[in-house]
Amino acid sequence: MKVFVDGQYGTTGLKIHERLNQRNDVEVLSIPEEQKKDSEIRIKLMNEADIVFLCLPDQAAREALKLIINPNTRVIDSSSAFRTHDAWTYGLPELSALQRGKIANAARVSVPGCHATAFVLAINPLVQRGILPRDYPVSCHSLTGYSGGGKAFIEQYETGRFSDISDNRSHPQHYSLTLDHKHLPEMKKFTDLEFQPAFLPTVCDYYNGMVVTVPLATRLLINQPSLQEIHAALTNYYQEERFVSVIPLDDTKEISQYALDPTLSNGTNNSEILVLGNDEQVLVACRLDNLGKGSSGAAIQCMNIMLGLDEELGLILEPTK
Ligand SMILES: NC(=O)C1=CN([C@@H]2O[C@H](COP(=O)(O)OP(=O)(O)OC[C@H]3O[C@@H](n4cnc5c(N)ncnc54)[C@H](OP(=O)(O)O)[C@@H]3O)[C@@H](O)[C@H]2O)C=CC1
Ligand SMILES: CC(=O)N[C@@H](CCC(=O)OP(=O)(O)O)C(=O)O
Repeated sequence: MKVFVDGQYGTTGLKIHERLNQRNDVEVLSIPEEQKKDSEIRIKLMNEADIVFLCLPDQAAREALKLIINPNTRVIDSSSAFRTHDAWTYGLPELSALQRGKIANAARVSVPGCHATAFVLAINPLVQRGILPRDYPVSCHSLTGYSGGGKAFIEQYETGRFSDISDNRSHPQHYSLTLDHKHLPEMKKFTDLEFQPAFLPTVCDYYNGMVVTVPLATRLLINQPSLQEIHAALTNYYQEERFVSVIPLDDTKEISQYALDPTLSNGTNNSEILVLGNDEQVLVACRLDNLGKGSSGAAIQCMNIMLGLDEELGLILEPTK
């Protein structure tokens, strides 16, 4: 089984390589760094591979796709170019059993965005189980490390040039303040919500790790469920999943009194869902590693499913920082 990562020297590409290099069931085709944009070599490697990972900016991913002419080459794209495209399969197997089957048979799989992964995992079961009305005015917040912005953004952030104040990198900063973040279309489509959520991300001075939170007023939910009922519905939905766990309510008591650390899933492909708050206002939270389940981990998980392998293969890594 031959695999090629186009964009192997970028943030996501490097992580995918790191994960693939742990295993001996795939042959990883590599391109020298100085030739990473050489189309001739890329065409050769892409068409020789059984699986191509595209870890490129959106436009470069669209162009790379045109270079693949081998009908047997299957593609896993980590960009946001095709996530809501009908000809592509959304790479979130935990959406439903049907979705896992679609990924297994797909020739083109789009890896979900990191914020979108956490949001969809937290909210989709509540819509599917008839708890959250499809027309609910959902709002959502995300606290994220700065590696999610890719190489250029990481450099800007680490050199203090992210905003117009030069020495402010230790302060959390809201962004996407026009409220039109590029993950919104997939957040709406894969939760079956009628409207896009109001989504505000905040980037902080740490490398990786993310927690997405969605507050819900229980009096506006169908049949006014208690916090325990919401927790039970999520626990039941994910009971067979290896990479999504719903934290038992007893274990969230300390967090509720203190604080929610966004880095505790780092180095894993896990998503942890927490149900916090009280019977009137519930906060559904999802914590993941933006470099794990938010990108490279999800990409490898999809590859494993597409190849009919154990989903966990190559998915355990040491924390990054
Ligand atoms: N970082 C993250 O947490 C996540 C990223 N993603 C998505 O994954 C994709 C990759 O992101 P990320 O790894 O962060 O990005 P980076 O900017 O870190 O890496 C992209 C890599 O692709 C190279 N590249 C750019 N254009 C071309 C081209 N035309 N041909 C070949 N190589 C090219 C870049 O080289 P050079 O720098 O020299 O231009 C760089 O090495 C993006 O679409 C991003 O949105 C998705 C989820 C999370
Ligand atoms: C800190 C930061 O900027 N994070 C990125 C998340 C990147 C991601 O999930 O991936 P895609 O770019 O592939 O959608 C952002 O919010 O746009």
